Amino acid sequence: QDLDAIEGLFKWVRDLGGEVNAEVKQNSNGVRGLFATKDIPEGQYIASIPAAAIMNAGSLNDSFAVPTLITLRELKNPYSRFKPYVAIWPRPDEVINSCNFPTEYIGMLKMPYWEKNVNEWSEHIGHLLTGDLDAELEYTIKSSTRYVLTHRRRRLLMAPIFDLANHDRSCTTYLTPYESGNMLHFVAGSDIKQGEEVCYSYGNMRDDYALIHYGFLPDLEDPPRLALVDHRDFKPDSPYTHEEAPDDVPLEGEPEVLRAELQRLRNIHDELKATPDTMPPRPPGEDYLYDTLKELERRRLNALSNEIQRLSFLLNDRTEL
Ligand SMILES: C[S@@+](CC[C@H](N)C(=O)[O-])C[C@H]1O[C@@H](n2cnc3c(N)ncnc32)[C@H](O)[C@@H]1O
Repeated sequence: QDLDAIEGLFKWVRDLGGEVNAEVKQNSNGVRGLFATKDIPEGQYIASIPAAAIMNAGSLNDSFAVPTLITLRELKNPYSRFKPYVAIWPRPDEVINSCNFPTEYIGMLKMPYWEKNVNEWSEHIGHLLTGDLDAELEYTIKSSTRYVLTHRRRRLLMAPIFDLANHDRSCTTYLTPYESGNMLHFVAGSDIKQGEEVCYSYGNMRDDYALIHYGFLPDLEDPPRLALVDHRDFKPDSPYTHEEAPDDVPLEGEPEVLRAELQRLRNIHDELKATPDTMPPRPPGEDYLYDTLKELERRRLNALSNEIQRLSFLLNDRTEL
């Protein structure tokens, strides 16, 4: 991810009347991110982004093709007035999500729900490119890695500077509504110290969701969290929202309820263990996506074992895994 073009972006935003109290560096995980250049007390602005620097990529009521084509147009047009912004976007091979997930890795997901999702995206994007998109097959874009959604006007916006903040689930920074006025303010939800990384919570994401939608695994949590697809409240047939995401409250209840959940988790665990890799092994550190998929599998198994043990203990059932 390019650091050289950042200076041009910051100058452009400031020339348009914006204010930025942050700089861009690589964080300790080697990921490009935003860092405070001064102490920013709670409620104060990390950045104020002028409307002229924000790309309106269309409405959620439009076809999914609209935001894709608008952003592509700005990316490809040598005269785009968004050039300084477009210059810092990741290159196609620098970010992975369901839209460009390489087909040879799909089987390594070992989760039929996400495999189907990725296959559908690939088909969808293919139809968009060849011009024979089936209007019945629409999707709402929730999966892009840089959009922010405004609620009242239902616009997909691309806001520079703000979109350099990396995800942290517990992060309290927030955006002002941007319903009136000329600025989108990015605000500290609690005191931020000079030099600290400025984060933003992309939502209550679990590992599998974060990988598919943003291409990374969030920081490991303790106790480990089940993958979204493994959670008892996951509903594959209804659209997912962060607001109604399965919660982290440990299951309690009558022994029959716990026993049924224990059996359900054991089945998933055993099936996952028995599912072979669909690719030959690769040495660690050589292939980001391969390593990340194997790490996701390890995390899934670990979270499943952890919950199986907790339930077994409650039921006084010490069957070893
Ligand atoms: C809105 S951008 C954030 C800025 C991005 N790092 C950049 O340099 O353009 C979202 C992308 O940043 C990366 N990212 C965000 N949060 C991350 C995290 N906690 N760990 C690793 N990568 C992260 C992922 O590639 C994700 O798709």
